[in-house]
Amino acid sequence: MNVAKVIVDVPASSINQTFDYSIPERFREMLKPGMRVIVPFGPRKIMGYVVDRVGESSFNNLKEINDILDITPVLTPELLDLGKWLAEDTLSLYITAFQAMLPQVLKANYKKELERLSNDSLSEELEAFFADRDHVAYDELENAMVSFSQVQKAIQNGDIAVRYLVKSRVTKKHVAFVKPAMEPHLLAEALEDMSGRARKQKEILDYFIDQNEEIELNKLLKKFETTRSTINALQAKGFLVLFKKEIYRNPYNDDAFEQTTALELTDEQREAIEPIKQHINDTEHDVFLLHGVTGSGKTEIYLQAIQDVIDKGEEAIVLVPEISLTPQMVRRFKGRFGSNVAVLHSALSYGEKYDEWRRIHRKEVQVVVGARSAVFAPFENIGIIIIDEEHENSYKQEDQPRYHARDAAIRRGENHQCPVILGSATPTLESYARAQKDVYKLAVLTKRTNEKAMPEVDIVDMREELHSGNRTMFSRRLKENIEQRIRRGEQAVLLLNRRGYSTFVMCRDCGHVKECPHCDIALTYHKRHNQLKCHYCSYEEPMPMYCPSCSSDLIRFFGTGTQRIEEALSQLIPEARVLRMDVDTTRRKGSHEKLLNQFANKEADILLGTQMIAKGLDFENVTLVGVLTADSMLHLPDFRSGEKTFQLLTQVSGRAGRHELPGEVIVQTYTPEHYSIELASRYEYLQFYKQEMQMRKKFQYPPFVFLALITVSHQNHVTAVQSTQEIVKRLWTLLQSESVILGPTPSPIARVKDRYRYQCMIKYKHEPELRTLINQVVRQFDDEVRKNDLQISVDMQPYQLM
Ligand SMILES: Nc1ncnc2c1ncn2[C@@H]1O[C@H](COP(=O)(O)OP(=O)(O)OP(=O)(O)O)[C@@H](O)[C@H]1O
Ligand SMILES: [Zn+2]
Ligand SMILES: [Zn+2]
Repeated sequence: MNVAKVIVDVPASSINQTFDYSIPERFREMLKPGMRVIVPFGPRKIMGYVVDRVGESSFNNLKEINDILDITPVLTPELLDLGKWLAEDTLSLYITAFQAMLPQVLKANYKKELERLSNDSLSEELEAFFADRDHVAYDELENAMVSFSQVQKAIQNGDIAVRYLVKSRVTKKHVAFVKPAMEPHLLAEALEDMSGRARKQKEILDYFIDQNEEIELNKLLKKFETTRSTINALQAKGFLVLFKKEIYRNPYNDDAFEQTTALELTDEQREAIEPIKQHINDTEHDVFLLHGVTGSGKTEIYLQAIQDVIDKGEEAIVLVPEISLTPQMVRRFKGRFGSNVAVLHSALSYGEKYDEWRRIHRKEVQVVVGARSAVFAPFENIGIIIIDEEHENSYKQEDQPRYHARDAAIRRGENHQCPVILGSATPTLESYARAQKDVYKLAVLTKRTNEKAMPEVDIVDMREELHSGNRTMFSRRLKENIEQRIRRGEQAVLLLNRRGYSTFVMCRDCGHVKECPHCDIALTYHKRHNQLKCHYCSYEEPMPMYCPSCSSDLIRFFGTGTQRIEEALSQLIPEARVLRMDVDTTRRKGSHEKLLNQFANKEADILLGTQMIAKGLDFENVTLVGVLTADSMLHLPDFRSGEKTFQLLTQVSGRAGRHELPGEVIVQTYTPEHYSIELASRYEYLQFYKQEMQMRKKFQYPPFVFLALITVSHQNHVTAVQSTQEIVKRLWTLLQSESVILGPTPSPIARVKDRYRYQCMIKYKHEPELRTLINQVVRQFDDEVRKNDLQISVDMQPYQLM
């Protein structure tokens, strides 16, 4: 078994296969599938994953593996298998699938160097560039006077070469410690022999005679107000040893969480959890859809099911949307399971994430709570996988590999024969339809645990407000209610639904809208720097004084940002203390938590924010929820916009009146008659499901059909259109007659970063060979992709239709 099959780190479809390498003698014993290795590949050295060991290869003259990067495999056999499946299912490259399963720091990063091979004199520019050095970092080329063609020519002549240096980014944190080098009684003897002048040294020896154990160097220095040279002297005499110890960066202080115990379940909860416990006990797989209204105690069900899994000696994965991975959520899991929980989310530094991942890898924890990619936690005895708020779009990854965490979770649930729980107050139509067909088991919680009614929802028609002369963003009803809450010392949450609603700049004279010169999208106004920014390519320019089209000075920004609302609010209700929570105020680590704490401590009357406040928040004193613009995303070119509106309104309404005080919700809208808004205001999920299903059936959208989206982009408009046309033409000849191919059409955002984007959408019911066929068609463009910078992306489960 001296041949390794390796997936190399070259993200190109022509390289998407294993390569054989021979395993040199010195690695034969330790090398296992799932380890990262360094291998020669063409002229360079790159990182790769060993996926298998075999006896022989059908190729001669195999190259040898250069190095091994891991002592234990980073990918378990199950994850290797999952990665292969994931890549094939999503039409992604194997390498990107494996990379997606691991923390960032394990991805090797490459440095390039130019190496001088020849002593013959080079061109003047190159001589100046090398300046008597043999190696020069490739990056230096950028600022050098050498042209790339010169470099290329020198490479062709064999005068210089490009070298790839592989450097793994692993950064373990090491801290210096000190410990005694001998038994206390020997130290005591040494102490007696020591000269009286070495006072500090004597004190320290005295300390170690008492405390015969290691201590962090810094703590020791502080304790004795001394410097490192004292310790060095003691080490030189052989009394003490200095050593380095690896420590974990724990982003959470586990002692700070108040411990909780299991609550007595309500009848509904007991009925819902029973079959789940049964499956855990029997080591049996099934998918459960837990449909429970907000505040019905879904989380308590998760916690008690996980307790069973822990008692059985197995492990649990809990996925929550990034946006709701709030300190409150973490507290609930750490509160129950303490340091047995690892947390993975994007606000952690790379180092912290790596440390949490290693606690999982070493089986030091049994529970992981994390965002999407936590579904790949390297556990080997999984007893349950939970996806909270299963309807959230953030479970779908929007770049390669374009996977949905739900699919990966179910696949792992099958592998480990354990239950998978999908929880939501507003399940996706796809999941609910599966539960109706008994593909998933349905568990229902209809009541809040405190038996309190859901808060009353009031719909305010903003057109009427306008007609009666109110031009502000706040209806009279909302304003009165806010004022009343402030008087009573209660609190309010205000949601600005920002999706599809940005602050664009328009000329009031001629209607000209400022767009990004590289992307077909309106620029967004940022007040702080008085700049216009593109949210797709980061292009920026100052806010113009005059319209670039007609020179009018009536150029103004439109739309509504949280900043503007905050200003308007303080004019309207000057006594209100407002906390604003959006991407701008929560970018810094810990700021999210700080804002929530301030609100919990009643340092503000109003929490104003975007979607991120709609999830998971639970404040006793919140009795009013206001939705400023309920319909702003109803008109997006997306067949799910009605569903998303329903979900958001239901979620945000669930924030009010969760405790003793009754709650109220005010929803402002320009389309009060829309069924998504109307049914959400009455909490009629089932009715909404039925009505929306009719629409989907009529227009043939999921769950009645499956979709696949192919997007093609190129700098040249004609190339983009023609390539898409070509793809569509070939697909028509290959697919079944009931399948439909829509397009080519320009993507909803037709140009991004100076590339024109075209797309085609496949709607199908049954295409068992679809992935192979699409692959076949796309591969015919490999040459164009490589030489001509054509880009083709395939999404087998599109959510973002932009
Ligand atoms: N059996 C129970 N007895 C008493 N209180 C309970 C019980 N189960 C849950 N609770 C409490 O009820 C409240 C709501 O529960 P929880 O947050 O778990 O609901 P949820 O369905 O997850 O809500 P959401 O979907 O809104 O996040 C919490 O304060 C929780 O501690
Ligand atoms: Zn103008
Ligand atoms: Zn742009």
